[in-house]
Amino acid sequence: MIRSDFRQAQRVVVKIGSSLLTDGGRGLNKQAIAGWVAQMAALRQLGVDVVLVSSGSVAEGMSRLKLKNRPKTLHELQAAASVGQMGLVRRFENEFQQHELLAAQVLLTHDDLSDRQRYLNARSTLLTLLGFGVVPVINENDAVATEEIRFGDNDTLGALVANLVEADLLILLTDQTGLFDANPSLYPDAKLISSVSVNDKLLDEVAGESISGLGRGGMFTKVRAARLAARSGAATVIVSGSIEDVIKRVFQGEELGSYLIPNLAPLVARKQWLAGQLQLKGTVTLDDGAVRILQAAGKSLLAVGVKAVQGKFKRGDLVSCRDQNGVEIARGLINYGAEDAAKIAGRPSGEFQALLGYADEDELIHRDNLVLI
Ligand SMILES: Nc1ncnc2c1ncn2[C@@H]1O[C@H](COP(=O)(O)OP(=O)(O)O)[C@@H](O)[C@H]1O
Ligand SMILES: N[C@@H](CCC(=O)OP(=O)(O)O)C(=O)O
Repeated sequence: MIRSDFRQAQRVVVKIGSSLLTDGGRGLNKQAIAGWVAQMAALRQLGVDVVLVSSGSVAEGMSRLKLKNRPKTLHELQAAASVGQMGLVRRFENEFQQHELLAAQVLLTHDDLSDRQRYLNARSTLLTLLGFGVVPVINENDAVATEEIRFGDNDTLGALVANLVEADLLILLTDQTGLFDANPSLYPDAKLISSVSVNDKLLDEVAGESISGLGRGGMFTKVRAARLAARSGAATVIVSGSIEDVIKRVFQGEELGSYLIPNLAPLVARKQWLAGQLQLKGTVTLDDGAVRILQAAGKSLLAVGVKAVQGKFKRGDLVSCRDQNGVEIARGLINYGAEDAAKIAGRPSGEFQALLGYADEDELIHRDNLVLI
């Protein structure tokens, strides 16, 4: 993907870092926030889905609680984040309202994204919000996160969200022009890297830590995030949030900041990731019609084409799809647990409500979550 392809992006994740949002620790930078929201609203006008990952809860909490330094203990950090998150979402809600857009607060923990079932739930919620034209505003769920499950930083969260919603583009807004060949806060002669492959080893040498005391990860976590985002094929741009109209201009392909080029196209990347990652938890046997449709047309698997269900699996687990001779045709993440899948096997989705007492997705396995063997 070259920069001019960004214009074709259907879905963009914008991540705004603490150091930028809070204007060097002096509370939320309202004017800047209004500017970014206006640009995101302009993308929505073009029909682009926008997801915002915003840091700043701790920094805003510090300002509201009049704390001079970032708290050291986990419970103080969590308390500061809880106070600050209020200010953060209020600000975003007001700003999006100015553009007649609804925002939704989504707080996630690492657990939500590593547990398959919760991963699918988070994914469905976000996709539904996007379907309603709402802009999800995401942060880490700091109040319940503990040391082990905390995201070290929101760059990682941004990348995981980009994976989750299969974004084409992840824009990491920060306080530097982009990624430099050395930390520019320490080396004034450092040069901006305009574009580089995510796999380039050079990145491991240049990306240093944050020294601002507000943001945490520095460029190290941004590079790691770009690599993570590339696993689902997303392109990442690390760029200064202070440049005028930066989101719009990056989207239009202007050469701003640092473009970390993904090595695979989104669908290929996602399917490779799916194929490599998970343990098989069960099997569904398909009728001939379903086998044909999966193989020829790359469609989703519907319950109506399933003859039998084996194994103990939960919603979100990986199952094998076989033909009636036991030959594996595909693998995918199933939307219903084993018991419910057995109940709806062979039945059209219109009957799910009556059979199960609820109806989630129409598809048993969505085509995006399916890899042909
Ligand atoms: N090679 C580099 N190029 C640019 N900035 C770097 C580099 N290495 C380290 N940094 C540091 O990373 C900081 C940005 O990261 P961070 O403070 O975590 O911001 P954010 O809150 O936006 O996530 C910069 O201010 C800079 O001090
Ligand atoms: N979730 C917390 C911490 C996240 C954080 O500081 O991230 P970042 O600014 O991207 O390094 C917050 O909103 O303050």
